[in-house]
Amino acid sequence: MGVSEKIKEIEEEMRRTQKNKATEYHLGLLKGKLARLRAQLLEPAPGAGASAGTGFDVSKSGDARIALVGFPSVGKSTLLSKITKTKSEVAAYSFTTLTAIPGVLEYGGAEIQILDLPGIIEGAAEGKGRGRQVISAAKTSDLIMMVLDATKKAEQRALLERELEAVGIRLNREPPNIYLKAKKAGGMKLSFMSTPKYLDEKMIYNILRDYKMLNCEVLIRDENATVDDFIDVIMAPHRRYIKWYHTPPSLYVYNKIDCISMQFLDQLAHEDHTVVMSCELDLGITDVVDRAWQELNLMRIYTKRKGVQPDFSEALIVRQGATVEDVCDQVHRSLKESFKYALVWGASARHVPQRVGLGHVVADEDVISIVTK
Ligand SMILES: Nc1nc2c(ncn2[C@@H]2O[C@H](COP(=O)(O)OP(=O)(O)OP(=O)(O)O)[C@@H](O)[C@H]2O)c(=O)[nH]1
Ligand SMILES: [K+]
Ligand SMILES: [Mg+2]
Repeated sequence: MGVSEKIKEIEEEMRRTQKNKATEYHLGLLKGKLARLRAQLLEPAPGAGASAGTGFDVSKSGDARIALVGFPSVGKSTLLSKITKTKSEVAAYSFTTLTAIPGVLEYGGAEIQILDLPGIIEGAAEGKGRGRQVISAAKTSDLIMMVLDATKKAEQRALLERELEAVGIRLNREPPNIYLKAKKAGGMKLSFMSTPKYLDEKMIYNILRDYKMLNCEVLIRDENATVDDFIDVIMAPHRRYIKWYHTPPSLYVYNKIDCISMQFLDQLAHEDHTVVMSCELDLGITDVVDRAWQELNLMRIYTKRKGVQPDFSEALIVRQGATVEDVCDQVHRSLKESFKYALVWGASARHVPQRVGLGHVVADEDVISIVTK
């Protein structure tokens, strides 16, 4: 039996099983099995080479990558063509785009790669259409832009989320506070910080056994942890370090707001992690780009030589929370050895220019002049 059939069988069994206290263990175990099988779907088939299950063959470039993910004809290619110089084919029929089309968004000296992708359909996680490839490409990005059609039913968002969650992409959620460490011997040791509301020992032992983790240490720190959280931790790629799935943050982008009522527009615009736009009317595009930049958690720092205007067409890109020392490292590895002080203009400066040391935390669009010994 293939993986897809096994998944179907388990899903079928879960549907048949009534949810109650008596079936809780069984359902938990099934969920564990399901998660493991779904992860297998993303692995390339033996002998299939690099193409199956992996992303498209587009190399990463620039300071960050944003993937455009969504159902067909929501306007992904239209958006790419709007914000980059690349033209991706746009048409009123589904699956116009059949492969990944990269473009470059220039954003105040930063270069962001935008990846236009084929539309995904329900069942993408099981390998329908280009689903798996799209999802793999999305996982390699620094931000997933979930492009949605504002004229379609609200369900599309939940459907899209379900497809992504099914393959372990956790959308804007904190990792569960569960500690798990594989051991060589000693059996399964389980402890709780406080009595968990949705988990119990028997269920956890069953799931661990199913995953053949017979020797391990588990500490559940979060009383609200669910069986799904627990499975996520088991499935994390580097179990020993309990790394959360590397999941990029995501932003919901509703397009085609030219076709909806003001009332509905207002409702959409107030949802979390959401921006609205109309590519057709050129409405809200700048907001979308600004929000995406914020979600990337990056900052643009401009350097300035003494007596010369700063060059705003080229920025040093650092992570949110970066200090002057990180900025120095971006310029040259040995710069901080000859560092004397820096002058800062911009949001992080108390007065301009402020004279600061290596530990000063910079802000987006700061201008910095580094003075060396
Ligand atoms: N009314 C309206 N139509 C739009 C808007 N943006 C795009 N469209 C139309 O929507 C249709 C689909 O646009 P595409 O950009 O091809 O959509 P896509 O998501 O790339 O589609 P696939 O590649 O097939 O998945 C085209 O006919 C566009 O002209 C918008 O803001 N408002
Ligand atoms: K289309
Ligand atoms: Mg397209």
